[in-house]
Amino acid sequence: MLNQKELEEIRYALHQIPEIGLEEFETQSLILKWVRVWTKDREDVQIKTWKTGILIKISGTVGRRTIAWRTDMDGLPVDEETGLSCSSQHEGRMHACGHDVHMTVALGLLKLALEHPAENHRLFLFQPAEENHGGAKLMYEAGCFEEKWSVDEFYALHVNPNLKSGVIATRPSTLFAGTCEVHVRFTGESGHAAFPQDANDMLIASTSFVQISQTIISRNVNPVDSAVLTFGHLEAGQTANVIAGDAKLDGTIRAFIPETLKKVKDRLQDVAEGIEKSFNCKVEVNFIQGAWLPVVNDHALTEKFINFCNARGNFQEIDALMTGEDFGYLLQKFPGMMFWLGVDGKYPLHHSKMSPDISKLEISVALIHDWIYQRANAKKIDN
Ligand SMILES: CC(=O)N[C@@H](CCC[C@H](N)C(=O)O)C(=O)O
Repeated sequence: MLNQKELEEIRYALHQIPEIGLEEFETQSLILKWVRVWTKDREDVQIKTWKTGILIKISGTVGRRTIAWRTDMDGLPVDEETGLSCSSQHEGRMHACGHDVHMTVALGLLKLALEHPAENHRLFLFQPAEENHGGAKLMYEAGCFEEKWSVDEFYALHVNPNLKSGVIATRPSTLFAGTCEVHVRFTGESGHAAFPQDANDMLIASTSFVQISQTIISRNVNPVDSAVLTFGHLEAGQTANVIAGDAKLDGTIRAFIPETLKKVKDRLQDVAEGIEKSFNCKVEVNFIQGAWLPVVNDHALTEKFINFCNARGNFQEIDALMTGEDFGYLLQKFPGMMFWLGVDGKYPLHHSKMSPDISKLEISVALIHDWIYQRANAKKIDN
C-alpha cells in the first residue's frame, strides 16, 4: 500500500505537470512508469492505452464480474496562484479541479488492489479530457469497454473543498447536473472609433447578448426547477480606438432535467436571432452536448455505499449540485455511483488558489479500497 507520505509525493509530482484534455502525455507517461514497476511480472494484470488514457485490469480469481474505478487526468487553462512549492510547471495550466488528487487516489487504490487478490476482476480507468472533450464518451465510443474490458459496476469520486477533509458525501439519485457548452461567434463590421455610424460594434452586440440571455434563467425557466447559464470567456476587438468587428463568447448551461436544458438552448437561439436583427450582424451559436449527462447514481448501490460509510462514521448527506461530469455518461451505460470527497479548502474548484487539504488521503484510500474489495467479492448488486 502507499502510505500518506507516498500518496502526497505522488500528488506533488502530478500537480506540477497539469495538461489540457487529450494532451496529457507527460501525465500518462508518469503514471505508466509507476504502474509498470508495480505490475512487473504480474500475469493477472493487463494494461492498455487509448490516446492519453490508460486502462488497467486485474483479473479476479473467479472472474464473473468487473468492478471499475475511474479517475480523470486533465488540468484547466488557469494560471496557478497557490504559491505551493509543488505549483504548476506548465505555464497557463493548473490542476484547479483536483484531478491530480483523483489520480493519486486511483493509484493508491490500484496499489492496494494489486496486494489484495479478489474473486472478481477490477479495472482502473485513467480518463483524459473530462473538462473539455468529454473523454469518457470518447473512450466509450472508441470501444474501450468492449469484450474483456466490459464493466459491471463503475465508481468515481470528485474532491470538494467545501466539505471537511475525508468526509464522503453523495445521494442515491441525481448528484450533478447535465451540462452543455455554448460557443457564440459574432461577426460585424469593424471601423474607426470616431465613426460608429459606419460600423457594427460586436463588443456591444456580444455584451447585449450576455445581458439579455441572463433573463432566460429568471423569466423562462420554471422557478421551481433550476438552471444555470454562465459565460466564462468573452473576447472582442483588438485595441482601444478600433470598433470591434468580431467577438467570441464561451459558456456553459446546466440543468437537472433535459427539457430545461433544451429550453435554455432554444431561447439562446432566439436571443441570437434578435441580436442579429438589432445589430445587423451574424451570430452563430454552437452547442457541445452529449458527454456531460446528469450524474445519476444507482439507487441500490448508493444506499449500500452510504450504509458502508455511515458504519465508518464519515458520511454526510448532500443535495444535488450544478457541477457537471462526463462520468454521468458512463453511469448511463453501466450501474455505479459517484461521490464527493471532502478536501477542506478556502478556495472553490476552478479557482487559481484552489488548494485541497489532502492530509486524510491514506484513510480515504483505505475506505474506498474496502468498498471496492467488498464489491469485487460480491456476486451481484443485491449482495
Ligand atoms: C466538478 C466540476 O467542476 N466539473 C466541471 C466539468 C465541466 C464539463 C464541461 N466543460 C462543461 O462545462 O459542462 C464543471 O464545470 O462543472
